[in-house]
Amino acid sequence: MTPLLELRGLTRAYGSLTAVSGVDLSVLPGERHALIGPNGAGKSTLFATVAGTLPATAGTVLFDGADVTALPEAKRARRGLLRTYQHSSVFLGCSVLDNVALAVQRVHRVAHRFDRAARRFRRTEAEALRHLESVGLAGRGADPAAALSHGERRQLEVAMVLAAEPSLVMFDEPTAGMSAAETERFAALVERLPSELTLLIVEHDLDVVFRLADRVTVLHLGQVLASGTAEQIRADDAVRAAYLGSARTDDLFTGGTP
Ligand SMILES: Nc1ncnc2c1ncn2[C@@H]1O[C@H](COP(=O)(O)OP(=O)(O)OP(=O)(O)O)[C@@H](O)[C@H]1O
Repeated sequence: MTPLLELRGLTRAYGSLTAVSGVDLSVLPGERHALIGPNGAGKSTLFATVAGTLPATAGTVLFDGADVTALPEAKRARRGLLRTYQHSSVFLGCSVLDNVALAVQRVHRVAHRFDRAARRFRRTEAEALRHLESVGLAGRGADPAAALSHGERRQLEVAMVLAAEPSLVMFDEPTAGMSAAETERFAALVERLPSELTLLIVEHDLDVVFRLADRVTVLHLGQVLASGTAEQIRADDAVRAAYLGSARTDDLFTGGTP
């Protein structure tokens, strides 16, 4: 199967510091791929370089068979490669439904151009509602986005991303700052996403990683230390060693169970 995303020798330096160095990585269509590694490993830098938020210093990003290395983030997004941000991109002054409707409109600006205004409005609203339903916020459409809890805002962001009809969604630490209950709800939501949607997730919560990911890539000092299934990664001595020094080292790979 041809990978949807392929990185070849991807490198990103900040001056004399090479934060990401020669990374090769493939993500197949429909795969749920997690990117983990100790603090400072280069996850955020790699993530931003793949999304086009940061330009690469060297190497290639291939998306859906095309070289997108030179494309800015917005152009990659138009091709179906979308990222989320750790800091919410929700318009707090708008209703929950309007936030998703705006995201729908952005995509269908061209497709719905010749519709009458009323029909366009109905179609946009129906689509926005469908996305809200798929993230478990169907009943909250009329509420102001500001009334949502932190976890619900992240659910709303997913609806907004789905509205853009992506083929690859990159989640940047999606459960950061969430309570245990919010994390559980979010993980269940990700599990329910359409199976053809490809996901690349940077995540610190390894319980979430091992629950959601088909494959896990471990970064260490800007390079790929290991890549494989959750079981392979859990059993990898080099990966354990890379996490040494972390206070949670023992429970990192056991899901917290003794
Ligand atoms: N804007 C920047 N300018 C200079 N150095 C940077 C910049 N951003 C990150 N770095 C450095 O690049 C390296 C990789 O950082 P990065 O944030 O990508 O790692 P990370 O794995 O995401 O870490 P964390 O899990 O702590 O967020 C670190 O040494 C960091 O100090």
